[in-house]
Amino acid sequence: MRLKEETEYEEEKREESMVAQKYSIGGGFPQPTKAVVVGYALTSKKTKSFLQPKLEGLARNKGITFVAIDPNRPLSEQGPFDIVLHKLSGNEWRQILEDYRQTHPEVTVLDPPDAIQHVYNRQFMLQDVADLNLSDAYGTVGVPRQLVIKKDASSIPDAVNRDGLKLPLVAKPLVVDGSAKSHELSLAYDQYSLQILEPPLVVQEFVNHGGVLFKVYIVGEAIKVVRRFSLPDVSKRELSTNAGVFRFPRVSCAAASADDADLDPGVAELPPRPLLERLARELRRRLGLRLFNLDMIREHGTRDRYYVIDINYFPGYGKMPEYEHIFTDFILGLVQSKYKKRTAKPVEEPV
Ligand SMILES: O=P(O)(O)O[C@@H]1[C@@H](OP(=O)(O)O)[C@H](OP(=O)(O)O)[C@H](O)[C@H](OP(=O)(O)O)[C@H]1OP(=O)(O)O
Ligand SMILES: Nc1ncnc2c1ncn2[C@@H]1O[C@H](COP(=O)(O)OP(=O)(O)O)[C@@H](O)[C@H]1O
Ligand SMILES: [Mg+2]
Ligand SMILES: [Mg+2]
Repeated sequence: MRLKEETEYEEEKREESMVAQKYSIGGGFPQPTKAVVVGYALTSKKTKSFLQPKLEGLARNKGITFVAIDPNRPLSEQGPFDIVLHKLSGNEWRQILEDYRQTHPEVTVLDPPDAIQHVYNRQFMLQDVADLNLSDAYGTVGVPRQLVIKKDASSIPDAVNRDGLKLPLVAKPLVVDGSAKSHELSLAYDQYSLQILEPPLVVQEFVNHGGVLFKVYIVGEAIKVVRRFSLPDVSKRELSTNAGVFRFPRVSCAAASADDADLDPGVAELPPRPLLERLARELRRRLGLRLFNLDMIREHGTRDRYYVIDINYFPGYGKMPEYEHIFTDFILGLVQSKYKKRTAKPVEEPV
């Protein structure tokens, strides 16, 4: 509220300085004087890969502490938390989080359980990318054509013929549930061999991309992109001389970084930054998520035709360069914007 004799500019400056006192704004991001408490509910594998000493150390210096959440105890009895980070499976846990969000609106729960659930199903995962239909001077971003097979595997050949899907095809389990099985991929040179697979699954056109994919990590407004080795191209000759289905367990996780590899420049070139920024901004909004990554490929032989083939919630950030700086800045940014909202001037209702 403006004090007597104070101009709007002076009022703004005074409010900024109040925020600065609480968070002692120095260079870069504000340093909280009061500790920011981040509760985390993660698997032990995730805790190990995410909560590395370099993250905890930097966080401590910036006034952020990470506290483990016990999912078997009432959430309200733990904390208090400023932020809750989570990636645990199960309907029961989802309900606990939803209830907690209702009763503790002051806590930022990253991210909303319903929004996460949406990307755990490959039928819906890429829908927002398709709807976005992104096309500008920097390129186009689409998704490979796919069909969903819920029950009967014997219906696959007819469904593939009816929809005119082009060979080769990849089949992926419909639901991503964190299990190794949900990452088992099958590459088929003909539609008939897919009948040996167990639905529910999606059958997707395989897009040649020079054997390299781009992992686009998103943390709030920050974006980092790295190269990873991927499945090699399938040539026309290979397609005509081969038949059958090849299974690949956990292709993407097993894949090594391709950042230092000696690659054909046309394959190695990263997607243009403005295109990634627009894509990330739109998807953040449409998906309602702040922590995710995209697997993106560029059709081999083109300069600007991109496809998103996978979206992962709270991926392996430990593999993202400088993640400790990006993540701690993100947390401080969240706290600061929450504080600013709380101290924002109430809008006067017209009489
Ligand atoms: O295990 P990591 O650290 O490689 O992370 C996995 C991700 O790898 P990425 O960061 O994209 O290389 C991985 O990404 P991909 O699906 O392999 O592209 C998944 O996000 C996986 O989670 P979930 O098994 O689907 O629940 C992630 O597994 P969790 O760590 O969440 O169990
Ligand atoms: N449509 C596709 N075209 C080309 N390669 C693909 C396609 N879909 C998946 N792949 C390859 O298979 C890997 C695993 O598929 P992905 O959809 O990312 O599943 P996961 O969730 O298990 O990582 C990708 O990283 C990529 O190497
Ligand atoms: Mg993937
Ligand atoms: Mg995935």
